[in-house]
Amino acid sequence: MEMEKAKEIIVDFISKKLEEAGIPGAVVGISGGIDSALVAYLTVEALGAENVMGIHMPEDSTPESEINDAKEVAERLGIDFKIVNISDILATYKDTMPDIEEATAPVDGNLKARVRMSVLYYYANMLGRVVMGTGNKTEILLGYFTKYGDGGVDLEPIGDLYKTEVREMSQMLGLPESILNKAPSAGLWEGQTDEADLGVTYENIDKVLEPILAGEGHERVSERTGVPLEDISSLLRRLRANIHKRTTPPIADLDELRED
Ligand SMILES: Nc1ncnc2c1ncn2[C@@H]1O[C@H](COP(=O)(O)OP(=O)(O)OC[C@H]2O[C@@H]([n+]3cccc(C(=O)O)c3)[C@H](O)[C@@H]2O)[C@@H](O)[C@H]1O
Ligand SMILES: Nc1ncnc2c1ncn2[C@@H]1O[C@H](COP(=O)(O)OP(=O)(O)OP(=O)(O)O)[C@@H](O)[C@H]1O
Ligand SMILES: [Mg+2]
Repeated sequence: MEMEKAKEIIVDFISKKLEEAGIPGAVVGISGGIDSALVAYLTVEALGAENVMGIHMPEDSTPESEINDAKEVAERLGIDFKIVNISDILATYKDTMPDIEEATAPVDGNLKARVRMSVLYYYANMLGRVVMGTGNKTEILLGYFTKYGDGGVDLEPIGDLYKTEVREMSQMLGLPESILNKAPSAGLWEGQTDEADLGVTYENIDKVLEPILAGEGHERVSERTGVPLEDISSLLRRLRANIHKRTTPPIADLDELRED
């Protein structure tokens, strides 16, 4: 993909969508990871630094290195930056809900993502701004995000870039080395990495998703790319199981009861 051109299209998309909405500014959750760093860069280019706010939302257990990486993005871009520690909010949720069992890490993890979404919308409401999404094409296709958590956003500017292309564009823009080189992680529990969760590397995922969506047979894709057939099958299971995350909630249709 011609990355300079792709960048121009995305920057233009952000400016146009906000202009159409009559909204001048945006808030971005900046985690210290590459997707949100790239979105922050592109949003600043589209709207100007004075119209972008970065919000980092660590827990007590978040490594200092993540906070520093998030801060560095904001400093380099010259944007307003807030840190909102969500540990007490999470604890209050859990103390308040009756009859909750010992939840698994993914259940608590999804709550974290939804609390972060609520904080971003609080600032967006207060400031009259939109919430920028940071989902990439690979995550969106596989449903590897929390529904109404990090998936609860107003625009998805990098939603047509595969994860490997996110890296390419981020390198082109000169994002901080520590961000370029770290393993992608949702950061929902200690030691979590995307590639361990998904069971396949992003390089392999991105090699197979496009030809499969274009209709090439699974076996042929597997032979051509060297990605094992069982990995392809597991990705397709994810893709199918998560279609509900890419559509609006279905509405029960009562048309037959209405008179003309
Ligand atoms: N067929 C269907 N039609 C309509 N709705 C359906 C449904 N199946 C499930 N649902 C609903 O969806 C819920 C499950 O979806 P959801 O709550 O999203 O939860 P789920 O997909 O189980 O988990 C989210 C996944 O995304 C990963 N994640 C989360 C956040 C950030 C990142 C990251 O990369 O940064 C990654 C996380 O590690 C986990 O693997 C169900 O509880 C149910 O409410
Ligand atoms: N600690 C955090 N503070 C602020 N926002 C966060 C935090 N954790 C997650 N988010 C938001 O949720 C989004 C989804 O997380 P995700 O891990 O997919 O992206 P990333 O961290 O930017 O990049 P990577 O996937 O490489 O880790 C982030 O891009 C960010 O907008
Ligand atoms: Mg991350």
